[in-house]
Amino acid sequence: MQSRSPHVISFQHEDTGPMVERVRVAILGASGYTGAELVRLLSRHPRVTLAALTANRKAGQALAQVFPHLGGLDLPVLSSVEAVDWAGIDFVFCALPHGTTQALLRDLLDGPHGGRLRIADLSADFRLRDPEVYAQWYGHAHQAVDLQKEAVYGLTERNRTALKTARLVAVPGCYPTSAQLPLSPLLAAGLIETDPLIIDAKSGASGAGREAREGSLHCEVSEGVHAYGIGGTHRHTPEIEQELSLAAGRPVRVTFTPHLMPMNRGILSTIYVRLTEGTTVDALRDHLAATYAGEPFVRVVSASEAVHTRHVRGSNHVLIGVHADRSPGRAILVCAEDNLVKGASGQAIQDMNVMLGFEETLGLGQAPLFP
Ligand SMILES: NC(=O)C1=CN([C@@H]2O[C@H](COP(=O)(O)OP(=O)(O)OC[C@H]3O[C@@H](n4cnc5c(N)ncnc54)[C@H](OP(=O)(O)O)[C@@H]3O)[C@@H](O)[C@H]2O)C=CC1
Ligand SMILES: CC(=O)N[C@@H](CCC(=O)OP(=O)(O)O)C(=O)O
Repeated sequence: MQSRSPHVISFQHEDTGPMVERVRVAILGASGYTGAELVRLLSRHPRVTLAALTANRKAGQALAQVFPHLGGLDLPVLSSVEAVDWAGIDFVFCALPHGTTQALLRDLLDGPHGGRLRIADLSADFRLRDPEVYAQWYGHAHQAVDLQKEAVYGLTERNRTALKTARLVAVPGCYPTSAQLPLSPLLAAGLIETDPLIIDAKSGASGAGREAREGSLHCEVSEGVHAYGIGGTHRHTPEIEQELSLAAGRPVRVTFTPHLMPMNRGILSTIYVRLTEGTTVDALRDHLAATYAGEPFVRVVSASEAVHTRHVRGSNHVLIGVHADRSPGRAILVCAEDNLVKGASGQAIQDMNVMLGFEETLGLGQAPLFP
């Protein structure tokens, strides 16, 4: 167990008694945006103890020094990954930059504690199932091909059964989550054509992480919008195509264009589809509503309700709207999520809850933050 930071205010979890067994969790990359979001959400999780938090350059600091908004929590001091006492850890959230994760998790799972640990990885390292496709998009050979094949893709609503027994879960990318939740059920049911599928997605700047980069500067992001990764060059394109092809049962190609928006959080994906012969827009909405009827986090709204990033901000909720186009045979789907919650840390916790047999909504009960 790591030492605890000074000047903390301890608090009692509200909804659990002292006899409830807790899993001891390590968050690798706790000084990043998704790591901080994991801490914020897990600090209210009744079945979790935050036993280790890691950082790279910020190792040795208290998390409150790095993120003052988390200053009221009793937390371990940030350590290096190498300093974690794995004997005291049951579950790992890995929120490290993609590329840095695969060798680290391979060595961890091959090591003395590997048989016991279960892992949710938020990076892109284990999402692509084919090592050749991975090498093509990420520019190097995968360093843990066996684990890449073993990893379960963690879009919770679609892969619950496999998640229950998974040792390693690849938490989906933020844009791919907002594309798949509306599209996968419609493709699986044959209600829309596999071509064209046009995904016009807009993200807040926190999607780029906390590391200082020229493109994340205030002057570069504020008061303007730009498209990037145009023409299928964004690395989320193969992830989206891989999963939509599985849903459709045949190869799917998408036109996916991300945009950087002058906002901190949120993704809005506007998706243009063509209906299959004999399908109506109402049938699309009815099918999505039926698919997600029992889901705690996905809500299909009526045509008159706005789908707005503000209505999901800070929560694990996803909103989906279904609209008719003025051209017959076409429809427009709109999907809003918080990129740091359902697009990353919230979905990772939802996956952990399923993996460990907990109530799926534990730690994720927050209503969205508005305005
Ligand atoms: N931001 C988002 O919306 C989403 C992010 N993701 C993915 O989640 C992962 C984390 O993203 P995010 O939180 O945004 O990233 P950040 O850049 O905000 O944080 C990265 C974290 O990793 C640590 N770190 C960096 N390099 C190393 C290293 N070589 N060894 C050990 N630790 C290191 C950093 O420590 P220090 O601060 O000390 O340098 C920091 O804690 C990434 O793979 C990202 O692609 C997934 C979905 C959405
Ligand atoms: C706004 C922004 O820069 N978004 C990131 C994607 C978010 C993310 O972190 O995705 P991964 O989990 O796949 O790394 C990007 O376009 O690369």
